[in-house]
This record gives sequence, C-alpha cells and structure tokens, in this order.
Amino acid sequence: MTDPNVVTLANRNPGEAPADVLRMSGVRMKFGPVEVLKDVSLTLRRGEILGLLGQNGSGKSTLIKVLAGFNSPEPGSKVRLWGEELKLPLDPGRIRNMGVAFVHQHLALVPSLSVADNMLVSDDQKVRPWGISWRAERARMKALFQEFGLDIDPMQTVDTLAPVERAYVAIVRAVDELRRSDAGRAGEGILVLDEPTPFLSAEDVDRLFTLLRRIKKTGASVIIVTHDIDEVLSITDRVAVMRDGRLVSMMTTADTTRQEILDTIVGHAVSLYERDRSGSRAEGTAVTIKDLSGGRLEGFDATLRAGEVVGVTGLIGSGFAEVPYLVFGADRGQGSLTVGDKTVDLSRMTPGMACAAKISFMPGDRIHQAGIGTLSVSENATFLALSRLRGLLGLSHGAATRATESLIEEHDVRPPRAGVPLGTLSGGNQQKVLIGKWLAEDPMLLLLDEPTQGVDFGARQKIFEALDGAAARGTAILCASTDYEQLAQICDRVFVFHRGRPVAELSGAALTKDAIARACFHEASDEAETATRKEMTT
Ligand SMILES: Nc1ncnc2c1ncn2[C@@H]1O[C@H](COP(=O)(O)OP(=O)(O)OP(=O)(O)O)[C@@H](O)[C@H]1O
Repeated sequence: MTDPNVVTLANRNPGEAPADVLRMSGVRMKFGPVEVLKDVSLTLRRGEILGLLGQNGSGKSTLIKVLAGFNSPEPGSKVRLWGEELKLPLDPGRIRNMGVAFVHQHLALVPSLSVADNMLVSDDQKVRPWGISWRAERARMKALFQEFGLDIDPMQTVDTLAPVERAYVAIVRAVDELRRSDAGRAGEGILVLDEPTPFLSAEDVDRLFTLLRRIKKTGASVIIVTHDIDEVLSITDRVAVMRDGRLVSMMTTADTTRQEILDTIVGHAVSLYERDRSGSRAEGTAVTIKDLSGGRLEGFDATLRAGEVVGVTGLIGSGFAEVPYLVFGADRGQGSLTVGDKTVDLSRMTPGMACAAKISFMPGDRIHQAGIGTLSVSENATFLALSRLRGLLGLSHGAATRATESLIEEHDVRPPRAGVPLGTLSGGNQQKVLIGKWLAEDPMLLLLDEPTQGVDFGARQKIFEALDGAAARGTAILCASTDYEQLAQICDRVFVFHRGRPVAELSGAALTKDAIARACFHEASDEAETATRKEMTT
C-alpha cells in the first residue's frame, strides 16, 4: 500500500507542494549492548536542503550509514523511499539504483587515479565486453562539470587537484550516479553529504554551496551533515538536530536563529568561549621564527611570547598553511627557529628533533597524519609518553590506562573508554584524544592546523579552554586556520597572508572575525580589481 502523503515517482505532480521523498521512522541501532540510535524519525522533502546537526557522537553518521546500507538497524525500524517501504538492512546497490547517492567525509577518491577513472569507478554499466569509450566519456564528463560551472580536466590525476576541486569531483560523481538511477531519470534524487567541508577554507565552502544550490535546482534533495552553524544558516531549508542518539528537533531555518540552533544542539543555553586577553602574558620572547620559507611561503618572521596564542590565516594558497609543517620539520623549508635558548636551522629540522625541542604539532589530516584508527584510545593517547610510562619491568599498562583516563576526563571524550579502537569514536572525539595527547607533553611551542575541524560547538569551547590552560602554563601556541571565528576567539594576534607573505597583523580590539575576513578578502579583491582594470585597458 502506498501512503498518499508520500510522493512517489509515479504519483508525483511536478507542480504540487513539497512532500516527503524519504521517511525514516522509529530507527534504532545498537553497537553491542550500546544503543546509539533511539527511535529516530526523520523526513526529507522534495527539493529541500536539510541540515543534520548534533554534537560529536550524537549519531548523525550512524543514521546516514543506516540509509547507505552499511548499518543494520534493530527490527521495527522503518525506511520509506519515494513512498516504498524498504526491507532492512538496506541493500546498498538497490538504494543507489533508487536514487540516493552519498559523499562521505573523506570523499572516497583514489588520489593516484585520474578524475575520469574516479568518476567511472562506481559505474558498472560502462564496463562492456568491448571496453569503455574513453573519448566519449571524457567529453561527457567535461560537459557535466561545465554544467555546474566547473573547469576540471577529466584527465588530471586527483592528487593534483586542490581540496575544493576534490570535493567537487566527489559531489559531481554522486550527481552523475543519481542521474543514472530510477529517481534521476524522473528528474530527482537524494544527495547525502556527511561533513563535506571540514577540510575546506571559508572561501571554498562558498564555492561548494553555489554548486549545491545548482544541484538543488536540478530537482535533487540534499541532506548535509555539518557542525558549522553559519553554513547551516546560509544553505539549508530545514535543520534536524540529534542529541544522544535521538532526533530532538526539526526546525525551519528561516524561522530560527543561530543561538536557538546552538542551544538545541547542546541541550541548554550556551555561550561563546572568550579568551581573557586582559591577563598579562609573560614578557620576553619564547619562540622566534626567522626568514621561514618553503612551499608558497616566503620569508616569514615572527616572535611569540610564552603563553601567547598567534594565528596565521589567509586564502588557500596564500602560504599560511605551510607555517606549522615547516616549523615542525614535516615539510622541508628554510629559516631558523629559536625555542627558549636553542636555535635550529629549519632546513635540517625533523619531527623527531622538534619533539625533542618540546614542540608539539597537531596536523589537520586527523585520519592519515595524527592518529591510528585501529589502535586503542589508550595506545594513541600515550604514544608520545611511552618513555615516561616505562618502569623497571617494562611498560606499565596500569600507568598508561591511568594517563588515558585522566585525558578522557579532562577533554570529555565520549564514550569514556580507553580500550576501544580510536577509529570507532566519532570524528570530534578522536580530535579531543589527539589534541589531548599533544597537550600532555606540556610543550613550549604548540603548532596547530585547523584544530577543531569536525568538532561540535560544545567540544570546541572545551578545546579552546584546554588551549587557554596550556597558554596559561606558558606554552606559546601557533594556530593555522581559515576559521575566522575560531581565530578571533582564541588568539592574541593574527597574521593574515597573501601571496606568501603576511599583509596584516591584527590584535586587541581590532581582532574580530569580520576584521580577519575583510583582511583575507581585501587583498584578493584588490588584486582582482587591478586585473580587471588591466583587462579593460588592453
Ligand atoms: N563501528 C562502531 N563500533 C562501536 N561504536 C560505534 C561505531 N561507530 C560509531 N559508534 C559509536 O556510536 C556513537 C555515534 O557515533 P556517530 O559517528 O554516529 O556520531 P556523529 O554524530 O556522527 O559524531 P561526529 O560529529 O563526531 O562525527 C558514538 O558513541 C560512537 O562511538
């Protein structure tokens, strides 16, 4: 029996008001004895962009994975798609054919293959006994990218693309998949994006949203999982909020406020963390960076006092992002670094030397560079502390567990279990463990690259407090980020870069989110204006 309130491809009248294309109801899901989805009901309307929000570990990805057919929900859970009730667990192939396509956080692209190879990976219809017509496919893909205003060469290998272009490829691939599906042939489909933006700069997020709006216009409905409230306000029609495995609210974006969404996510009224800049920072220089060059960066000089938090930012490609990697010796550069009374030639710097000099570094790519998902929380948390945890009889597992338990408590890691593999924690909770690991080293200099990507609002404020605590103990902190709000909240000073060099330095009352954004875009727009003027005069 078909529910008359649910739009089906057959009964849909294109002129009618939006109705539900997807209905998940009473969804329950357990991992072992732990119930992580508790009676979740969620609807998606035709042609809408729905934001799925919630604190780290609230169950967003688990719900998305039920829809993708990766997770088997408990009996009694129901999923209706285009009016048809589906058998659970869902069959991933069937879901795809019916018109639901997914872009997961890490995009699932093979970097060493071309864009065309990556686009065709999911298209088994193209594999015929006589092979693939590459010429035709390349032309088709080029036209597909052009339809969305993108200039991407299908023959380029993915590892030569900028992060935002990789996100475009993954999203356009999903749209291509939708079009081949039953729903796609009827001019619609459902695109599900699980945190597609944490690696992208503010500027790239805007470009990505333009793409999503275009996709919506083609008749698709979109679910987007994100932690960024500004993103939510700018792009979604409705917002679904999850808390502790339950869907606690469904709001119409135009009728709500930023604060209301934040309070609903956390479950009580929350306020933005503010760094107390009135306190006296230690006088004298703790860290000196001299003539730092490498990648796009040219000759950066900076001094940091003990306990000072300094931000570096700019548009992507402006060179700021290289700073922590060059200082830590993770990338090869030139220049010199003085920490305390020790000076190091950065052309010889290695991560081992950096650690020995009491420098800690939390890189931006959590999965590949910061932690090991298959090892336990405890193994990840104590990785740097092994020499301190060794007793006469070798490594003390009791001491390692105690150290991990205190890290878990200090950073509010959930679930609070030292023995589970790091990879089974939600993204934000993994981040808390890994930042905690570096902070436990009590460094003289802490380097950070996008320290709160994928971290929910509440946990973010906690991380800021922990950073402030480290600063109060005398750690100098250098943070590379394109999250202007974060920089304004935590930094004493921010350098804004353009074309490899700092072009503005903001501090005190002048250090606001808007002032940072203006400084970042000002230079770029000046340049664009000059280029336009030049074009007009030639
Ligand atoms: N494979 C798994 N095994 C055991 N527990 C899991 C597994 N996957 C997820 N969980 C647990 O389920 C809960 C919900 O996790 P989920 O990844 O859905 O959260 P989330 O809302 O997407 O969080 P984030 O915003 O941090 O990505 C968490 O407590 C997590 O530890």
